[in-house]
Amino acid sequence: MLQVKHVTKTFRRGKHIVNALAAVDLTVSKGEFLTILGPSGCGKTTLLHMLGGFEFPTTGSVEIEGKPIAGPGRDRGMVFQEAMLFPWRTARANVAWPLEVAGTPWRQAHARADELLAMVGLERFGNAYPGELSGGMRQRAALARTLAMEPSVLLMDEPFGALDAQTREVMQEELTRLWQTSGLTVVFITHDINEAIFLGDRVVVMGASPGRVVEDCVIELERPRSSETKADPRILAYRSHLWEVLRRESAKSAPAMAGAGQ
Ligand SMILES: Nc1ncnc2c1ncn2[C@@H]1O[C@H](COP(=O)(O)OP(=O)(O)OP(=O)(O)O)[C@@H](O)[C@H]1O
Repeated sequence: MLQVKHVTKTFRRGKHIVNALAAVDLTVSKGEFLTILGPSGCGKTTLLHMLGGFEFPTTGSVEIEGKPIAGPGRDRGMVFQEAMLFPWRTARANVAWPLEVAGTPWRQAHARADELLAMVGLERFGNAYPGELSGGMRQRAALARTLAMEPSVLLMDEPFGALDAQTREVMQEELTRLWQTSGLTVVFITHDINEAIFLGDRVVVMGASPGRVVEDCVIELERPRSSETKADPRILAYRSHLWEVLRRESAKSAPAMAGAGQ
């Protein structure tokens, strides 16, 4: 579904050249849930932005279904750490917005928005404004808005990073449920090892300076996964392995990851 082939990325910052990515190779299969871990600054967001079509490789190529990604497209939806909803629109109107922009008649767009809000557990909050919703609810609404475009790929950049631990757990379980019934391909960035293992079919670890893939670990936990999965003893083994890789990579780069995931 997605192919990253020998991708490098350099940025110019004043007189300096920043080597953000070095020869990254990555394949994501159709319907796969891939999670990406890595120390701060290793290029995770840069890579995700390339998949989204917001950044382009300096060398190498990024492809979707065999075609080079030339820019953003409706086939790829992005979800960020902050929900970024329009504060002056209700939850329903926020979710309906991309449909309205695409020319869907108002009544139809709002009816579809209600279906999507129900899908993310917000059926009773269609008339609420973002300021009246909790962080978790706002993130659900943002997810519903992205799903309104019927993407085949969901690109998620630490979408639960700003949520409290309990809400985060609920969101993880709901996302796996939603993903399982949707056939979506998901690329999900996180700093949380447990989250990466619980959600992912595969966990890719990136190393820094410059960014590259240093580990590609298949997570052989059965689906569907639920809160009970989180007590599976195999998670401990994955966790200690990935933690070791991350510790090694973090030591080579910024101290920002120190203590993360403990
Ligand atoms: N537009 C830009 N101009 C200059 N440098 C950039 C730009 N975007 C990213 N960088 C640099 O590229 C490197 C990778 O950044 P990126 O945001 O992709 O890392 P990250 O792994 O997502 O970090 P974090 O986990 O902290 O979000 C960093 O050194 C960053 O400063």
